[in-house]
Amino acid sequence: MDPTRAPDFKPPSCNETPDPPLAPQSTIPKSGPIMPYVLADYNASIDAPIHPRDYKKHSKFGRQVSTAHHGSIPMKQDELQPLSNETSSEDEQDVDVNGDNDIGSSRPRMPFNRQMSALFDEEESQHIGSRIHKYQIADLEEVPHGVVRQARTLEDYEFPAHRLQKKLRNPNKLPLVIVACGSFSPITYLHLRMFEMALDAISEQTRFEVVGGYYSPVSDNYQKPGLAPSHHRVRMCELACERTSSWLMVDAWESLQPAYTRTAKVLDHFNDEINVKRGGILTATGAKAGVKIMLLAGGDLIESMGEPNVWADSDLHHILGNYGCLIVERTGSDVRSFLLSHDIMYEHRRNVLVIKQLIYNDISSTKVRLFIRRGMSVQYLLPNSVIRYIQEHGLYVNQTEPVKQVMGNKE
Ligand SMILES: Nc1ncnc2c1ncn2[C@@H]1O[C@H](COP(=O)(O)OP(=O)(O)OP(=O)(O)O)[C@@H](O)[C@H]1O
Ligand SMILES: O=C(O)c1ccc[n+]([C@@H]2O[C@H](COP(=O)([O-])O)[C@@H](O)[C@H]2O)c1
Repeated sequence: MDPTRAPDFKPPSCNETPDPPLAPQSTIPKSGPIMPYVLADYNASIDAPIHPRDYKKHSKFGRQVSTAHHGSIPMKQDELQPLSNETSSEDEQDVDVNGDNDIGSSRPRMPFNRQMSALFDEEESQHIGSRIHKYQIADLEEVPHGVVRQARTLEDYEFPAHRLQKKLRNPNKLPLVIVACGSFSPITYLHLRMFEMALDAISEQTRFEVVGGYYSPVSDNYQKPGLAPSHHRVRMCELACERTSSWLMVDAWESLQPAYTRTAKVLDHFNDEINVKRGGILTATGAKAGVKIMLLAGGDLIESMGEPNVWADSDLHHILGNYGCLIVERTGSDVRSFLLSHDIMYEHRRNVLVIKQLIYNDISSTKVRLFIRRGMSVQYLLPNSVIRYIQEHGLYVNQTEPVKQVMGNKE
């Protein structure tokens, strides 16, 4: 169920530094807390949006007013990082046929395969097959564009940055990358919704601009029932991202590690790739800014931080203090009370943003696996491309899982 089951697992001790050691704090950009959430901590100068007039005073980015939406993710070809990975067809690069970049507009941007857009003239691209409007996200599942593939070995590994925003759009905001760690066995619409909920919460409530989002599926060394081989889980995440989203990516680095990797080290890896190797992202002035990296997790994962001998205290300080956490509430779980009662969480509470699910979604991978074993439909619980992949590879069909695991309610 968790790393404590690994044969070489040693419970974290308060006096010992876990191995491998964490990245030095000096390599992690100090972008401040996600928000002063507790009323008593409220300090307008920390959270208040900076007026463009005063911007120069507050930032090294200089003064430039952007008209872009605060939470927008770029889809214009020239704003995307070059494809660094192997792709599954000759011409895979998505183009923005809409020609706008505003994720918050009523017309979501639609990345299409260049090949496909060449097939449609301007009029045709308004209505594909006169049934699906070009702005409908559902199109992505139907368009036979390629899917960016992650390497299957560490030697061939390259950090995926093809959808990582190259430049900060709003000079009044600070750049933020969201990372979700988990099994994703298989990825479901809930896992996809988590990012959209986070995007909305960050855009509405904070001074950050989301410049990228990543899934980091855990490696096969994570001893959890129902875990499909990591290359399949990575591939399913890739299909889900490329076919249903215009901004999400999958990073295989964690899944390719020869041993279980603690989440604090996974966040260090993202910091290393984005801030140390790439120097952050460009701002309006042409200077680079450090990107805040935050862990996106459900209430159950956060509550596991309160269980003895699972997470090392030093890792929790590192994750919550140097990075930060976005917590999606689960049905019935009281994340705020947990935050209040957990000493380390409380200490770093200003770096933790609790995201309320306004439309409850409780799709569970465990139950999806059970349905597959029983030959039941999983349609509309996960993307069609993922369902097809599971069928093609016969995943989960012949598995057994302890009854307790399947019936277990995380709430
Ligand atoms: N119902 C939910 N509400 C909020 N977050 C969730 C929910 N289900 C899973 N998550 C979060 O999604 C991330 C990935 O979790 P995971 O892959 O374990 O999904 P799962 O559906 O819970 O899987 P499993 O059933 O195999 O335990 C974790 O951060 C987890 O907390
Ligand atoms: O870093 C740790 O000490 C640690 C302890 C327990 C769990 N985690 C991570 O939390 C995630 C749990 O995922 P899941 O699918 O079991 O909900 C997974 O990515 C684990 O690596 C991490």
